[in-house]
Amino acid sequence: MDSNLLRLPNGDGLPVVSTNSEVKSPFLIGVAGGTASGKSTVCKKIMEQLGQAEMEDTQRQVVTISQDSFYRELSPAEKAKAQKGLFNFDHPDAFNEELMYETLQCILKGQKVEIPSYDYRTNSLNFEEMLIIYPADVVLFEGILVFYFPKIRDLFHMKLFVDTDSDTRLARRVPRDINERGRDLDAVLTQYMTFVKPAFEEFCSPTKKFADVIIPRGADNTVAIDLIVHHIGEILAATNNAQHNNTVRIAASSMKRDH
Ligand SMILES: Nc1ncnc2c1ncn2[C@@H]1O[C@H](COP(=O)(O)OP(=O)(O)O)[C@@H](O)[C@H]1O
Ligand SMILES: Nc1ccn([C@@H]2O[C@H](COP(=O)(O)O)[C@@H](O)[C@H]2O)c(=O)n1
Repeated sequence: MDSNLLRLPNGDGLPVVSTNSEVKSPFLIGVAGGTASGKSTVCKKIMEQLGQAEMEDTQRQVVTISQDSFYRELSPAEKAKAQKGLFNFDHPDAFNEELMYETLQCILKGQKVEIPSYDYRTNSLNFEEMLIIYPADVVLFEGILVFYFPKIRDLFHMKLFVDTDSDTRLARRVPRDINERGRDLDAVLTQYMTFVKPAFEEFCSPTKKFADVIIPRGADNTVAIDLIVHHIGEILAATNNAQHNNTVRIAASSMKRDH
């Protein structure tokens, strides 16, 4: 493990945080929206347009984190239900709210965190493939219920809601779940009608009112994405200027000391 990393004593999988003294408190952006609305695609486009996608992880000024890394671990009985498509992954109780909050707090303190990836085929967190989130200037946190929990909602500096109509979302979810998440058609449709659609209406859709910017049609909405990219670009420019001025000040004061 990286010598800069410190595992917090917790027993409940709190994030691994860095003790690095270089502090970078990021601008935190929440990206909510229904399943398959295009949250990940919008975040990917933003990263690409800002020239961040092709950069090394350690060099990125903008990073994206998925709420999926904060699904809570299931008991054996819940796992058995999940395998039959009978577990509700769209209910707020499916998430580890406390861990999500603690992790975002660490990120806002400019600390490096390690979070597990998520394996949809086994319905579980994958601690074998940890994602290292390096300190960045802008952090995008995307997921169906990122605006649901008030404590977490209050951490965001900007809130985006990806608003794609439900027919389009279902039409995208079905092939994605079959091709990428190892599901069969019957299971996808049953899960959608039993859990996904009702939970969207009860828990996700009402959080649209908290958004600062609503993005109709998701990633197809190039005008909205350009505006958001422009805004983030300004934040990055201001951060770069502040860092440059700080460096100049430190250099000037050390020159003074040397004379
Ligand atoms: N504008 C779009 N046009 C066509 N397909 C899209 C578009 N946006 C997303 N998709 C596809 O729909 C699926 C869900 O998109 P994704 O961005 O993963 O949604 P979310 O993160 O909201 O679940 C993916 O297979 C993705 O490639
Ligand atoms: N084991 C799981 C965990 C989650 N889901 C579904 O994923 C959806 C959220 O992810 P999106 O990329 O679509 O935003 C959510 O609607 C869950 O139903 C799952 O099927 N299995």
